Amino acid sequence: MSLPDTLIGAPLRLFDSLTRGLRDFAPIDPAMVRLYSCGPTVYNFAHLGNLRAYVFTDTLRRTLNWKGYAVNHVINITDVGHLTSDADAGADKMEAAAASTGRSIWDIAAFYTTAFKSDLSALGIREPTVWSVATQHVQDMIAFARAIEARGATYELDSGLYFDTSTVPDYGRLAGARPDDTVGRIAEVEGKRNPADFAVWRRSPADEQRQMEWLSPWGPGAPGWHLECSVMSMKYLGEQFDIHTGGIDHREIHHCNEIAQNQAFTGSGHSGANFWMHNNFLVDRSGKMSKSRGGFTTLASLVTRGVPALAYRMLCLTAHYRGELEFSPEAIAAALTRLKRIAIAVERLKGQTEPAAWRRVLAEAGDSRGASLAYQRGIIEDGLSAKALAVLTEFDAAMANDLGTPAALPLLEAAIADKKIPADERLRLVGSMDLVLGLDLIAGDRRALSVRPEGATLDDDAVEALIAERQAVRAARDFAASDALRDRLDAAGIEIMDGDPLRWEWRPQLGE
Ligand SMILES: Nc1ncnc2c1ncn2[C@@H]1O[C@H](COP(=O)(O)OP(=O)(O)OP(=O)(O)O)[C@@H](O)[C@H]1O
Ligand SMILES: [Zn+2]
Repeated sequence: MSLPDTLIGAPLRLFDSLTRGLRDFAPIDPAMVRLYSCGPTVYNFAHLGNLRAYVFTDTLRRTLNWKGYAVNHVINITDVGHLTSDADAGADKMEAAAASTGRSIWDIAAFYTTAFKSDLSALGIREPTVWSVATQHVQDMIAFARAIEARGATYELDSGLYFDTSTVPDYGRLAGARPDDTVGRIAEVEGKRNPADFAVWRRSPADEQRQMEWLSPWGPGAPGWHLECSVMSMKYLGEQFDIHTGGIDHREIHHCNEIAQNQAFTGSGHSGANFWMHNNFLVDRSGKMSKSRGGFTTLASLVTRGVPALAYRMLCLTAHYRGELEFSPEAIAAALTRLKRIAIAVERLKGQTEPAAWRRVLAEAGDSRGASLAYQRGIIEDGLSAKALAVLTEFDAAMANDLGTPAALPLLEAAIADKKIPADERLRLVGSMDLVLGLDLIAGDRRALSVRPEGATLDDDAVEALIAERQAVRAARDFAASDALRDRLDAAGIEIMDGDPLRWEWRPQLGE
């Protein structure tokens, strides 16, 4: 048996927002890729747009693992500091949520953190190595802020400690901004030296106590949002790590500010990360999906309409992460159909082969939390013919090309359908590719893709009874009665699939 311990394959090329181009990826420490992803602000449920950011990060992480790299992945939980406006104005999103619901911030944070983690799990997104919670790192943030203050990178105003963006080289390079560019910035805070200067520490107003505040050399208050990510990325991953990810909105301000702080802290021109990667937006007809805009679509709202979570993962994979992706009922329905077709074909392959030991590897791979998957891949791919291996080579090249999931999916579909490759080998190919795609194609079953919409009027037993009745009248050649039953089932949102082992399934209720 061949058990490779390194499996790099096609050189991985990733788009770096700082240089605005594709670059070959090479880890700083070959033994461990260090990856930081800006996490959710836990004041509400994540919307599908937020979740796109984590499907992207997970695809990156899985691709790195698939190629043989071990990954130390940190995702933060922002439970303090993120304001309703990027221009350092407005309330803390957490404080505002607490004020409008009458619940404590801590309750809100705990509730939405749990909801977020369960969304990730439903989407097959692997847990990071470390979840770093902002409020658990405030002392680290104060120490960091003191250090950059000592280096002369900050100044104090009544409202707190501010970062002087003129003290670092190339401020705003990530955003592609010119030095005098003040796009998106309004000097709403009186006394700022430069419009782009931002709060490192927000002092509580004298007449107001915030629910979340800490003592600091600049008075009681709370850390700025940008400070969190500089501090937690550095704490867990070092002053220079491999990849920092976030949504494209972070490219303009949040990440520029993180970079400025990192440069002030280390005294070097280095941004902190070797690659800055950003996913583009999920949009709907009226623009960027956002919590702030209201009326947003959550993963749970899809599931209650009868759409399994993995259909949304599939939708994300159909688009390149750097392109906008439009969410619509038609688009999610098409993604679900595509996923079902694949699952049906995989089910057939499973029926043609003996359950083999390699399948266990897939379950265990999910638990290996960032460890290299080279060993597991060796087991799954053991004994593959040259033709099957050629498919993997192509798949690897598609993914190595800046995570080309839209090109990789048709390779999966073609491999499943390729009768020249024996069924067992095709199933192994699916297993290997699914380490990257995360669609739960081997352990999961096609039945799991049929979800009862909350608005359904029948339960499973009632459906089974009607179907049995229909079979009985058909056997008696009473086709009129059979058609009437079929119409009744159809009106109740059930699709009958004569000749399909599943026999029937729920139709998603995606009407507006
Ligand atoms: N419509 C979207 N499409 C893709 N990614 C998004 C979208 N909206 C936010 N993100 C990303 O989701 C991640 C989590 O963001 P966070 O929880 O802080 O959301 P937020 O900024 O409060 O949301 P909103 O902008 O909806 O108010 C970030 O990486 C952010 O860039
Ligand atoms: Zn961040």
